[in-house]
Amino acid sequence: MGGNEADISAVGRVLLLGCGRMGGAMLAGWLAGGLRPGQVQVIEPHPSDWLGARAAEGLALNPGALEQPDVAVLAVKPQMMAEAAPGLAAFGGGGTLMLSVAAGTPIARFEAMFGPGTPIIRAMPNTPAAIGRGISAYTGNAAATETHHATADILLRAVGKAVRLEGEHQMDAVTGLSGSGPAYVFHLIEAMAAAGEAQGLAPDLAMTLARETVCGAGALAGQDPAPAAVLRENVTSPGGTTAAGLAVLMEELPDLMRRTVAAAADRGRELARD
Ligand SMILES: NC(=O)C1=CN([C@@H]2O[C@H](COP(=O)(O)OP(=O)(O)OC[C@H]3O[C@@H](n4cnc5c(N)ncnc54)[C@H](O)[C@@H]3O)[C@@H](O)[C@H]2O)C=CC1
Ligand SMILES: O=C(O)[C@@H]1CCC=N1
Repeated sequence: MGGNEADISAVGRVLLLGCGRMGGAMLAGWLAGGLRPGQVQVIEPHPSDWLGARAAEGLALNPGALEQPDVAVLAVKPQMMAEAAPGLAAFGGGGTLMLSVAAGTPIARFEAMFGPGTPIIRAMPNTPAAIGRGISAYTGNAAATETHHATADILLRAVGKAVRLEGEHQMDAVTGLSGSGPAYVFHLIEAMAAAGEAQGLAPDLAMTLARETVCGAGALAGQDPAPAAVLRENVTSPGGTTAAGLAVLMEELPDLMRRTVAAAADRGRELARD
């Protein structure tokens, strides 16, 4: 986990299928980390201006003929995967590592598309990858060697931290927790701002206070190795205001969060059956 020391250009030729929010965030991290534009092919039907500028620097954008990549990163929506991924079928069978970031698309589905001998790694990143602060979890099939796992690790760590899972059975829980998790935190900001407004603060002031509180607390949690419970206790004076607030929150939040993550994980399992 952590660290960006590895030479990313050593991963070889990379093909990115789908350069939207997640694919674009990863590509930006790879290029910033030292992957050369000339190493990258991108298939994207609606390229952004930013992607067009990278093409002017030597990246191959929607090339007429694809060259076999060392790694193909599959970053289209799960619902698009069955239509988009078979276009890479010629690269199945062993020479190309298939690295999917799609929620709810099982490794077995890629093995059916690309052949069982194809090295496939399934990963779940999250959107803080856009600022190099993502956390990704990944796991591979039997054909994925340690070298393939190391390649995936380098690409994922270019946009944050990465952890290797024990197996694919953990992936839906990961998706429900860290894949979808940033949205829960953004909603927390919204809910805190609304609560501040309910106490009479102007909307702009309430939003500034809520947003900076979440940013500051997140940064503190990232830098201070103390357990989250200790950081919480550091805010909580006996008989004080925080204790009064937490008495309400801690009554409701654990079960609410358990149901939230379970609903997201269940949706991942549903997508796997679609
Ligand atoms: N947004 C998030 O927070 C996360 C998303 N993911 C996964 O990343 C994948 C992409 O999600 P987003 O980037 O959010 O979606 P997005 O909609 O921003 O990006 C998908 C991109 O695929 C392109 N596309 C559509 N059809 C295509 C085709 N046939 N060939 C090539 N490209 C095609 C679209 O034009 C679009 O730019 C999904 O599978 C999702 O489950 C994983 C973790 C977090
Ligand atoms: O909402 C989704 O399905 C994707 C996967 C995790 C975050 N966004």
